[in-house]
Amino acid sequence: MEKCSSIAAYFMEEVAPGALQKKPLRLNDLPFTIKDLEESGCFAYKVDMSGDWEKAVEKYSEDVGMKNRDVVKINPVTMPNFDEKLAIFFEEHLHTDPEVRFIMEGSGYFDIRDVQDRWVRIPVAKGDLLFLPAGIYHRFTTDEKDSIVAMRFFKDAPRWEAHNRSKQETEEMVERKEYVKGIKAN
Ligand SMILES: CSCCC(=O)/C(O)=C/O
Ligand SMILES: [Fe+2]
Repeated sequence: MEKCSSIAAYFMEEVAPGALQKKPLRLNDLPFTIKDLEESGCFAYKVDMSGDWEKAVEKYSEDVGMKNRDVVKINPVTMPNFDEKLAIFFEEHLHTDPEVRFIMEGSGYFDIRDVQDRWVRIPVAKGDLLFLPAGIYHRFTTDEKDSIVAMRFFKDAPRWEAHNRSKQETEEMVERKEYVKGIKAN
C-alpha cells in the first residue's frame, strides 16, 4: 500500500468538548508535514477504492500484525447513545495496540499529540487508512456532517479499550514508555 506523500494535517485550537469540537479549529498556518507525522510514529495511506481495496487493506493489517477487525458506524441515527460514545472517543486516550483505522464512508478528525505534545488535527475521509502507534495520545471526533464508517483492526478479538490520559497511570504504562523512547530515538 502506498504511503501518502502529503497530508492535510494542522495544529489545532483547544476547545471544550461539545459542538465546537466538530469544527475544523485550525490554529495557525504552521506546516505539519508527512515527515512530522512519521516522526510521531504515525503513517497515512490512501487506498484505491476503485480496485480490490479489501485485499489491500487485509494485506496491510496482516503485515502490521492486526488480523482481527470490526466495522463501526458512527452517526446519530443508527448508533445508540451517539453523544455519549462520541464524548468517549473525544477524551484524550491511548491504546495498548496500534490504532489502525480504514475509512469506508464519511469523514471525521483524528487528533494526535505531536512530539512536542501539541494537538494536531488530521482530517480523514473515504479511502484513508491511518496507523497510530500504541502509546500515542490521541482522540477522535466526527466533523459537522456527523457520519463516518470505519474498519478498526485489533491484534486479538475486536474489543475497544482505551486508557484516558492521566499524569501517573498512563505515563507508567509499558506501551507509553516504549512510544516515548521510540520518538526520542528519532
Ligand atoms: C473512527 S474509529 C472510532 C474511534 C476509535 O475507535 C478510536 O479509538 C478513536 O481514537
Ligand atoms: Fe483511539
